Amino acid sequence: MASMLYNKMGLIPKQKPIRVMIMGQPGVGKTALLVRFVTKRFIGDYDSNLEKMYMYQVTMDSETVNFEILDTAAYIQYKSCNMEMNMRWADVFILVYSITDKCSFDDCSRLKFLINYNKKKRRLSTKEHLSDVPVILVGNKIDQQYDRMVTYADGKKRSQELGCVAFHEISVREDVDQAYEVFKEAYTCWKSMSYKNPKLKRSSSDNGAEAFFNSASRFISWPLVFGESAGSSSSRSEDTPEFRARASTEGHVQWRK
Ligand SMILES: Nc1nc2c(ncn2[C@@H]2O[C@H](COP(=O)(O)OP(=O)(O)OP(=O)(O)O)[C@@H](O)[C@H]2O)c(=O)[nH]1
Repeated sequence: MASMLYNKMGLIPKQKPIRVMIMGQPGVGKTALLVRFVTKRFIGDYDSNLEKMYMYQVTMDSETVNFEILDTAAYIQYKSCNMEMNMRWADVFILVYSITDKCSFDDCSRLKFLINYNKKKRRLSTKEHLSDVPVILVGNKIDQQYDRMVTYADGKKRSQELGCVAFHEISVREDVDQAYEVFKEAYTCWKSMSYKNPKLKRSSSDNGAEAFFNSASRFISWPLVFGESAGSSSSRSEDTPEFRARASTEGHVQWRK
């Protein structure tokens, strides 16, 4: 009843966004994954020197979900002093490696360690457990079977060893649904985490991270807002004309200046 009234007045309460951070070595397909999710398109090449922040609204399980997705530029991951802030900002992490690149696979262990380390302060203050940090391990490029260096079994085993909440093998190039499922999983984890701990609030240190993130992002990235009208997943790209103007299957994505 209250929501109907809100709707009539045009005052729809804003859903709390789910904040997702995508990490992984250069060239594993981080940008390709999120662009696939947002636009359904596979775009060949991207500017890898940009750290990009996306806001995207989508319907999942008949619910409106607001994603805020940070696509970390690999070179910034290793140099940036704000990496710690970015990690504290995120609710869910997607760790990507390429099944054709053993180094990128091994590096996921280091990244998982960093995530745990940076979340530790918050966990100590809120008495949450590290196992509550949802990290999804994703092996990309399974269309390149002949160049495979990491088996499915190895990926699955590593995911369990690292305490990841889920493991996916995907081809961003070949399968749009697989890309979608990764983000759906992120949403499911985030939702069950919120149910388990309904009082889960961002700690003051995380609010600090947010403030820092927002101010820093003005210099390193620009938010792009895309939306999806309620409906089937097949309409996703049709409802994002602004992005479509920027993205093509041949060209680069252009970023707002
Ligand atoms: N064969 C194949 N190539 C892919 C796939 N996903 C991405 N690529 C290619 O891999 C290359 C790197 O993709 P990006 O999305 O730029 O990778 P990234 O991890 O964002 O790289 P950085 O921005 O340097 O960190 C591009 O040439 C993509 O076209 C896939 O599923 N299969």
